[in-house]
Amino acid sequence: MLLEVKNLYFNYQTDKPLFQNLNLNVDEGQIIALAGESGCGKSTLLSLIYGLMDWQDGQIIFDGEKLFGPKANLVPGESQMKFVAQNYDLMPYATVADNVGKFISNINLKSKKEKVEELLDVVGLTDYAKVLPKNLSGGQQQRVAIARALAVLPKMLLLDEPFSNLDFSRKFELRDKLFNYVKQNNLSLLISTHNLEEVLPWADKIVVLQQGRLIQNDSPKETYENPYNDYVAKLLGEVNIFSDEEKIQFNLSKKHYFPHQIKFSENGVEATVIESLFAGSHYRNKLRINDKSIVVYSQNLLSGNVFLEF
Ligand SMILES: Nc1ncnc2c1ncn2[C@@H]1O[C@H](COP(=O)(O)OP(=O)(O)OP(=O)(O)O)[C@@H](O)[C@H]1O
Repeated sequence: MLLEVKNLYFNYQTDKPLFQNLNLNVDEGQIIALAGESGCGKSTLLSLIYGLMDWQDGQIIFDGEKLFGPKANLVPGESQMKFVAQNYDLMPYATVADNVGKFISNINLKSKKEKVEELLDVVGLTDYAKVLPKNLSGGQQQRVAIARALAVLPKMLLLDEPFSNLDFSRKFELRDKLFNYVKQNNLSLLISTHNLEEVLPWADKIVVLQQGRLIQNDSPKETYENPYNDYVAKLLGEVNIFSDEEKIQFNLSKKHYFPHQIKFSENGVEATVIESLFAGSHYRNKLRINDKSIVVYSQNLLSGNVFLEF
């Protein structure tokens, strides 16, 4: 076990604890997605693990050693851990390449240069090596900070919403390269996100926080097949949620159906097509069954009435 968070208790305000008895384990080489909506406590948990704030009770154990937070550490942050927070904390008067190389030793300058080049490729910034951070977009600065954190091959990397400022095409490229780099180098990664679709293919475990409470800790497949509640289901993308009465009415085996999980059949439940819109890889259809509105994906444009199988 590389990281153990045991019975963690933390509050910003004395009357309202954010975390009570929070437990979390991360194994060596594991990628853990820390998911939840804005304000659930993701950034706070990462900051506590990195040692930027003191907690009131419980233990954080990293690599077999108990951590004590800033009250015991002169320089916050563990040397074997790197944290990329939402403020990227770059050196403003140093180039992108110098920022990325900040933590790499100068003993072998040739290997340092090669490492910086490799990391700039991982984050797609090869052409920006000589640029100053102030001339970069928010998303580009975020990528410099990620490359800098990877430079020293920490045992554990903490990333706070690392894709939040990236456009769609960049996101795909960076995700692929970043997760491959992490796996190849056997790093442990705790990555926060409010959109699980972004990390699902790579995560070993998904840990969901709701108002500071850890409500689910399962594999991506298990989480997708059995979301603990509506909140978890919604973090996984567009979803149809059925009440207990609707479950009985439509003879359903579960409460949550993602749009692609509802199939068309000759003799299922009858539904009326309200709209059918081209969405690239599929058509996104809004259908109505009695008073219930649902979303179902199809390969063809739909109209009139259809029959559904759940
Ligand atoms: N310095 C602070 N003082 C008091 N309350 C705070 C402070 N920082 C955060 N909080 C509160 O703690 C809760 C958790 O905040 P946190 O930033 O950890 O959430 P988050 O899940 O990371 O959200 P986001 O995705 O928006 O960054 C929120 O209710 C927030 O208002």
